[in-house]
Amino acid sequence: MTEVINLISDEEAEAESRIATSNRSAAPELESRSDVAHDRSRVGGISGREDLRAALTRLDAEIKSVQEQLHPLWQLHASLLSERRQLESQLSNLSHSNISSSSKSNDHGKDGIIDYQKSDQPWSDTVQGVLQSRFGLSTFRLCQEGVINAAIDGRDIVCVMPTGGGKSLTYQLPAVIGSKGLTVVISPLLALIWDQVRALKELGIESAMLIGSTSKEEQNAIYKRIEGSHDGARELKPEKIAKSKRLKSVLEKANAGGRLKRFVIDEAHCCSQLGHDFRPDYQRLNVLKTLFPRVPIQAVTATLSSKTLPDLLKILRLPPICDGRAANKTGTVFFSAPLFRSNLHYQVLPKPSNAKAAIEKIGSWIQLHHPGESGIIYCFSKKDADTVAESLKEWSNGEIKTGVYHAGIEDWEKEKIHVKWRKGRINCICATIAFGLGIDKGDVRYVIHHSLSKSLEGYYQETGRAGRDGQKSDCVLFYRGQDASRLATMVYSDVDGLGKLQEMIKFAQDLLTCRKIAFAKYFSASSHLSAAAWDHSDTLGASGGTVSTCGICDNCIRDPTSIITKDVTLDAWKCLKVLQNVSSNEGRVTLANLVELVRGLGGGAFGTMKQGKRGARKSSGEKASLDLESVAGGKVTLSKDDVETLLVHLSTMGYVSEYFAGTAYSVNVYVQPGPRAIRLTRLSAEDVEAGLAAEIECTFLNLKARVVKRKATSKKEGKKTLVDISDNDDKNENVPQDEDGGQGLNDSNVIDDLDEVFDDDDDWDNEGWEVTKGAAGGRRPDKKAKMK
Ligand SMILES: Nc1ncnc2c1ncn2[C@@H]1O[C@H](COP(=O)(O)OP(=O)(O)OP(=O)(O)O)[C@@H](O)[C@H]1O
Repeated sequence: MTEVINLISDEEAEAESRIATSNRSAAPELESRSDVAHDRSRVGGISGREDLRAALTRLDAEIKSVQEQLHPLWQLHASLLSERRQLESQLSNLSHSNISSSSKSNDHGKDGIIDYQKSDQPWSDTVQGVLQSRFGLSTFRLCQEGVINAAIDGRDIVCVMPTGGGKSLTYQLPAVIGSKGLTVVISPLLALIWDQVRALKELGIESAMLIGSTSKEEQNAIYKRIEGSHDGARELKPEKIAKSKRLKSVLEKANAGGRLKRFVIDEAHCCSQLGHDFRPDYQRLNVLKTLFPRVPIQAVTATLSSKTLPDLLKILRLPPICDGRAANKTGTVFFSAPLFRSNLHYQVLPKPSNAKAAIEKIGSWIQLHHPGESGIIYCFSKKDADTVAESLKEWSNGEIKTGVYHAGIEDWEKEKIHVKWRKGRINCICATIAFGLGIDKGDVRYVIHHSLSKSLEGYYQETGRAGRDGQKSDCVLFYRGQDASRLATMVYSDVDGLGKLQEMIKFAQDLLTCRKIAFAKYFSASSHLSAAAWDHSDTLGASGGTVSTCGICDNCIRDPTSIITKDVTLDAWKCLKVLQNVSSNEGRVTLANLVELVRGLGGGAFGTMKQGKRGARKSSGEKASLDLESVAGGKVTLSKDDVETLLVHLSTMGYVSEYFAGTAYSVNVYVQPGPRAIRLTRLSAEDVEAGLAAEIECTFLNLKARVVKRKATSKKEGKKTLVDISDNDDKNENVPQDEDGGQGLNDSNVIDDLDEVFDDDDDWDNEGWEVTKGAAGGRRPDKKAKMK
C-alpha cells in the first residue's frame, strides 16, 4: 500500500513540477501545491482506513479546485489561439494585396466583380517588373496575366492552357513576388519535376524536390527548410502529400507560421477518372482543402473537358467556377486559352518503304527547311532511334548532329545528351516517347515522327514540344501504312488502344481535313473538349460547335490538283472477294500479301493453315492458289501504292479488319474481311457495276499533277473557314470519302510512285514532298466542311 501511494506521489509530483514550471509566474495560486506535497508526505505515516479516506477526500477536493482554476485558463488559451489565427489570416491577406508600392487596392469592382485579365491591378507594375527582371520576358502570353493576377489575389484557380503555352510562369511568378512563402507544386512525373527544379534554379528561385528516391538526409534538410522561414517552391509527387505524416506536420507548421502560399496541381486532369490520364494518387489531394482550407489551390492542365471539370472541382474540394474576366469573390477562378497553337504547322508526308530512302527523305527535309536548327525525331523503338540517329549522321556527313534518347540510355548519358542539346552541340534528338515530358527547349523548330504515335493524344502532346518560344515550327509525320501494322502489334491486346491507333491512322491518311479540325473532332469525341476550345478561350463549350480551319496545315494549303478522289467501289469489291476467298480456304495474308494477290502478282499463292491438336490454327507450310479471274473477275489495276492506300482506307471503314497471331518471338498482323465486308461481297460484279452497292471513294495523291513549290504557302496563311463539327455523323452518312474521316494517302504507295516519278530528278526528294505544302490553288472548302 505504501508503495502504491508513493508511486502516485511520484507521478503527481512530476506532473506538479511541470505545471509549476509552466505557470510559475502566471498563477500564484498554484504555488500552494508545495504545501500539498508536504501533506502528502505526511499521509505515508497514517495507517488507519478512515484517515486514508479522509486524505483521499481532501485530495479530490483539491483536484477539483485546481480544475476549476484551470478551466478559465484553458478558455483563455483557446480564445488566444483563435485570435492568433485571425491575425495570421489578416497578415497573409495584407501581404498578398500590398505587394505593390501603389496605394491602390483591389476592391473587386463596384459590384464585387473583377476582371483579372486587366493590367490595372494594384500589383500590376510590380508583376511587369518581375516578368522582365527575373524571367527575362517582355510580354504575357494567352491568359497568363489573368492567372497570375488571380493567384496574387489569393484565389483558387483552374487554368487550361495548351502544351507549351506557358503554364509554369503562372505559378512561378506569384511564388517570387510579394511576401516570402512556400509554393508547393504537385507533379505526376519525375521528368516534369526535374525540369521544373532545373528551370527554377536557372532563374535563381530557391526550389527543392521531394520524390520517392529522395534520401532521408535530403528529406530532413528539406523539411527543415520548409519549417524555417525559406520561401520558394517545392516539387512533390501527389502520394507524398497524402502518405507522409512528417510532411503533413511540416506543412501545418509552415501554414501556422503564415508561410504556406499556395498549392499548384500540375497536370490536374490526372485527378479525374473521366479524363484520359487518371492517376489514383491524385484523388488523395482532397486532403489539401481539408487540412489547409485557407491555402489557395491552382490546378493547371492542357486538357480538361466539360466532363472532367466538375470531377476535378469535387476531388480538390474547390468552389464552383467563375470566369476570370468577371470573377465573383468566392468562386474558383477559371481561365482557358485556345488549344490550337497557330505557330505549329502540321503536315503528313509519305514515307518510303525502303529504310534508306526514308532516311534520305527525312534528312533532305531537315536540310532544306531547318539546317542546323533544333529538332526531335520520334521513332517507333529504341532500335529505330539508334538506327535513325546513326543513318542521318552518316547521310549528312555529320552535318545533322544527332543524339539518341530512350529508356535504354544510362541516366548519366541522358543528362549529357540533354545538356549538349540545350547548348546546341546536338541539333537533332532521335528518341522514343521517353523523351518529351519535362523537356522544355524553346527553339525546337521541328518535331518529326519517323513512325506514327499510338494515339492522337500522344501525337498532340509530342508535337507540342515544338515552337515553345512561339516561333513558327513544323510538325511532320512521315507515314506509311506498314508502320500502322507494326504499331498495331504493340497494342493488339488492348481494344481501347487499337481504337485510338485507328484514329491516328485516319489522321495520317487524311488528305482533306484541316489538321486543327481533325484534332478538334477527335478531342471533342474522346474527351468532350469543346470544339470552340481550339479557337477561343472556351474549353467549356459555351461558344458552340464550330471551329475555324487553321489555314496553315498541309491540307489547308494543298493544291487541289495534287490529289484525286476516285470511285473505287469495284476495286474494293475485288479486294474483298479475294480476301473472302483466302479466308474460306483457311489462308492467311498480311496487308502486303493481299496487295500482291489482288494485283495478280506473287503467282496468286497464299499460305494456309491447319487445325492443331488443341484446335489452334497453325501454318501448314502449304500454299493455296487463287484464280483471280473466277474469284474477282480479274485483277485490280491500281498501282501498288494505291492498292495499299485503298486497303488501309477499307480497314478504317470496317470492310477489312486485322487480326494478330503470335509466335514465341513476335506478333504478326494479318487481314481478314471486316464486319462491313458483306455489304459488298454479297453482290455480284454486275450488281456493283450497275451501281447497286454503296459507293466507296478514296483520295490518292495525283502523281500526274506537277509539284507546286511551297512559295504559295504564305499567301494561304490566315485564310480560314468555319467548320461545324458538332453534327457530322448524319451529314457524312452519304459522303463515302468522309465516312472514315479521311482517305487515301498511303505513304508507302505514294512513296513508291513518287520514287518512280522523280527518279531522274535531282531535286525529287525536296520538290516531290512539297506536294503537300505548295498548293497555289488552295483547299477545297466544300469537301472539308463535310469531313468528320
Ligand atoms: N510570356 C512568355 N513569353 C515568352 N516565352 C514564354 C512566356 N511564357 C512562357 N514562355 C516559354 O514557353 C515555354 C513553355 O512554357 P511552359 O513549360 O510553362 O509550358 P507548359 O504550358 O507548362 O507546357 P507543358 O504542358 O508542355 O508542360 C518555356 O520555354 C517558357 O520559357
